[in-house]
Amino acid sequence: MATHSEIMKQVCTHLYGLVVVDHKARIVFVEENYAKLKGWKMEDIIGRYIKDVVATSRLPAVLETGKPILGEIFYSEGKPLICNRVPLAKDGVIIGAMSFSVFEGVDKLIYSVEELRGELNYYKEKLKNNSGVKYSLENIIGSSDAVAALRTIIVRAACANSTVLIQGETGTGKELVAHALHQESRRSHHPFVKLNCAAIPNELIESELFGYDEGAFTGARRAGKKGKFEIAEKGTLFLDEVSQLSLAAQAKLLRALQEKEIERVGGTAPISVNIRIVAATNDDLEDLVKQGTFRSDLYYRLNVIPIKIAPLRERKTDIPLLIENFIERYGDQAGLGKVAIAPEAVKILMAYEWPGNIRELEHAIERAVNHCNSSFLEPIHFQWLLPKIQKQGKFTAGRGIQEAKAAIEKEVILDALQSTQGNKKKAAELLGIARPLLYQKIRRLGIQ
Ligand SMILES: Nc1ncnc2c1ncn2[C@@H]1O[C@H](COP(=O)(O)OP(=O)(O)OP(=O)(O)O)[C@@H](O)[C@H]1O
Repeated sequence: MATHSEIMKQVCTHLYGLVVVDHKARIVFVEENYAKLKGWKMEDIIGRYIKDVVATSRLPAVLETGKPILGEIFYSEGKPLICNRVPLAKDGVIIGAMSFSVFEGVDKLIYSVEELRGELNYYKEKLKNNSGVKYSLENIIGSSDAVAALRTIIVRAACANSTVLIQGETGTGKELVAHALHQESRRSHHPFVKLNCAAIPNELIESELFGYDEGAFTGARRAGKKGKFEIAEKGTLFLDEVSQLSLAAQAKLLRALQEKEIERVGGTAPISVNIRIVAATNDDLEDLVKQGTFRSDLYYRLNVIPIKIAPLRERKTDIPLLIENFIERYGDQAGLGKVAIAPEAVKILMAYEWPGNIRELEHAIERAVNHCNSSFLEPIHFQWLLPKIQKQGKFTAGRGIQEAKAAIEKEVILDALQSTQGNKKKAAELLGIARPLLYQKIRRLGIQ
């Protein structure tokens, strides 16, 4: 007959890294082979607070909540293992906790999970390509409370069917949010259709939105053409830069939203539509309503679920994670492999106010990656930001928000025009806005 301790030894060969703590998270037991592997001497660790020995241990969390943490996958010496932590209770009182891992069978399990994950990604990608969706919730990077709240509101809004109005400065990720919203919604396997209202001349907007019937006007296609409302059937219609619609187009859009049906240009019968509208703007729509350039009834129709995205300068804690992400993306694209960044360079990026928000940060990283000859970004790669950082105090001090915003916007546009030698088409591309919108801003801001 085997003794109790011989049996327990055999048990431990199937459980890797058995560690037991008491109710104060002090170590009371560590499996012998595991201690040897870690180079721990029993007399040094028994009685010590677990976090002083294993800084990342989650046993204190298990003691605190009384809930197990199961099924986390780790790799030890290249081999996958599943780690479990469970509370130990006596008469309903937590008296300790233990953690242990299992190696056996994990390879097989991981293989199947990886296989399934691969398949899932393949179908997700396919769906994205077919439906016009480019981004999903995972593409929204950021660790700030503002981004966490944004993710929550996207998921909540995705469950509803009401119209969403996304407001935020240029480059804050409004389009990204619209895509994620569609992707999270029940409409995700139907089309996501985008219309940039600033990019379409006023006289064409009606036929773009509602389509036209045969012979509607000279040059019209013989068989007529579906508008975006019809193309987006059962899916989402994303109206970007919605503030740029003329008053006449606003009236038509309002009618379509109220009636849930459209009429093609030159058409005779109304066509009922089932779509969800997500609109976005970087203007203050309430302001435009006050100025009389945006219909208040349309504003209320659109603003059923408002989503406001904070500018990057108000959530600077997101910057390091965004940098990491963009470095990886552009490092890969440039064939540089793993690119790193010096902490002093990160400091420069944290000091700037980013009036062009995440798009501007992304371009800054892309530019730096393409200009660096090694795989290490240093302050020198962001030196061109220093005069801008010095200037930014001058722009904001003693001004109202609108005035400061206009000054910053003017500066960004002037920069874009300078770096494209005055080429407005290229400047608009660089700024990520439609050309007509750039012309409009140039006029409004009095840029020569
Ligand atoms: N939270 C984020 N995480 C990662 N990338 C982001 C995030 N927000 C924005 N981006 C990136 O920044 C760029 C600009 O985003 P997007 O086009 O969605 O902004 P926008 O607010 O719609 O801008 P605009 O008003 O000028 O059209 C895109 O390349 C997008 O992928």
